[in-house]
Amino acid sequence: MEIMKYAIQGYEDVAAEHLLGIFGNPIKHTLSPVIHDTLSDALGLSERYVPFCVEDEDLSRCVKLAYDEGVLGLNITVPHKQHVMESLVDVDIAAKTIGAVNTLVRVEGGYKGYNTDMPGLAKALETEGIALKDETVIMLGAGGAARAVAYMCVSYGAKQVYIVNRTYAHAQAIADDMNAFAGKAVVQAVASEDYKSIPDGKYLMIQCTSVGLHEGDGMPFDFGDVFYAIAKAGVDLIYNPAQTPFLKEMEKLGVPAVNGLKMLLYQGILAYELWNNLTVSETLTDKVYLALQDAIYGKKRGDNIVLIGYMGAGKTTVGKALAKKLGYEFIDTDLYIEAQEEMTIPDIFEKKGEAYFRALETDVIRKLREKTHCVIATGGGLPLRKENSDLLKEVGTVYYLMADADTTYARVKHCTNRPLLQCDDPYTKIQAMMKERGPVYARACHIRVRTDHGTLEEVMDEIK
Ligand SMILES: Nc1ncnc2c1ncn2[C@@H]1O[C@H](COP(=O)(O)OP(=O)(O)O)[C@@H](O)[C@H]1O
Ligand SMILES: O=C(O)C1=C[C@@H](OP(=O)(O)O)[C@@H](O)[C@H](O)C1
Ligand SMILES: [Mg+2]
Repeated sequence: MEIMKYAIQGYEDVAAEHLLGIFGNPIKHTLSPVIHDTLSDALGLSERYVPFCVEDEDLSRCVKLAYDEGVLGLNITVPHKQHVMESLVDVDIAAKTIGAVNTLVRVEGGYKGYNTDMPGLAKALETEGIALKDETVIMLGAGGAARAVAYMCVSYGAKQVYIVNRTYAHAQAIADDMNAFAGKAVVQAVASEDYKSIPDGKYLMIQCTSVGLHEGDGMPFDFGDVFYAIAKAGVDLIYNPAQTPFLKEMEKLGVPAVNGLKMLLYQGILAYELWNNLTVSETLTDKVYLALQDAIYGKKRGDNIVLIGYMGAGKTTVGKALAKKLGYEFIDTDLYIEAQEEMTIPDIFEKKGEAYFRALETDVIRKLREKTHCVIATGGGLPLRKENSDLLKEVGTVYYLMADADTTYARVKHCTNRPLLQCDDPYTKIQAMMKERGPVYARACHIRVRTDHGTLEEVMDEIK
């Protein structure tokens, strides 16, 4: 294939039934192959993703070549996101308004352009519990990515958006386009020297400049602590380093601080869904996210499999079966504690109290750091202590087994070995505890897996 002449070093000999890829320049450091090859491997699709280094003058020729040679889908990155539109048979309305295309999908006669950066960021924010509807937003910077961010704010119903930029005209150009699209004045450009004109309030702050990418970088604008303290949450489009000075400032303020890795993740997932006309599950999305984190920041955990989740989720049952299947040692922290104390869990709760039991759990998990090739089922309350959940993430890959309240109740209603559910109305207690613990489990895990649909075998397949 002639298009392979543009493949970067290391990818020249890639072979698969279908090719995916990315056009950009420079393109050597792209992480997109991690996203898409992880997806193809997990789904059993014969597809490979290739970075192509394409110069400006070759862009339209390469788009045509890729189409003629059957390339299934492409991402487009810097510096081609605008110009590529000239080489397409159609452009999605959102991409047109943003003025940038990052995804090409095969249609009759050529490629159609989409922008998945924008919904990717929106999805990333949603998973972090950050809503845009009726929100007041301050965007820092008006470069390439800022157009997609402004469009996202407007189309998800933000009340007011300020774009602060050194060059006022760039912010103004984005504001004009977005207000025309919205049919009202939602977006306002602010020259950086006029930052004090932004009214007092609490804002979602989105950092769209490249300041923070390099060592020694400071804050995007030198406005002082008082300015940044008006943030109620901070989002940085940068993901490497994981924590920019801007995000450090947000952490210091104690507000949610989100880097750009989930945006990278979801723009990729959405592109892959468009190319293959399928829906990527929550579990697989989590696996891709973990693969990305490992690729960028390095893998820092043991090779154990750790199962967490609410009572009755199946930690003990799935854990035992999985260990057998993989030839791993099985450890259940409840059984471990019962053996060590020579007492049952209900007896420990009754005679020594819950606090005593929780301290034992922390001791156990510390010891487990030495282990390898183990499947570890935890007791349902073990990850609730932050210290424990941090330790678990070192011990191995942490899977959060999830089942809804009805399934859980059906599974545990006749059991007498869970002291916390020996009450008059266990169903209501289950609902209340799940609501409280759910977000803790979600934060404590790497990968979410449902156990209320499908067989034990299917649940195990999801895990490895
Ligand atoms: N995937 C599953 N499908 C059907 N039943 C399950 C499944 N996982 C667990 N169970 C049943 O639910 C009950 C509680 O499971 P258990 O493994 O003790 O949960 P946990 O250790 O998370 O509290 C057991 O009776 C078990 O047989
Ligand atoms: O959720 C909890 O706080 C508990 C869960 C139980 O383990 P399972 O989740 O395996 O039932 C056991 O550790 C103890 O009864 C407390
Ligand atoms: Mg158990």
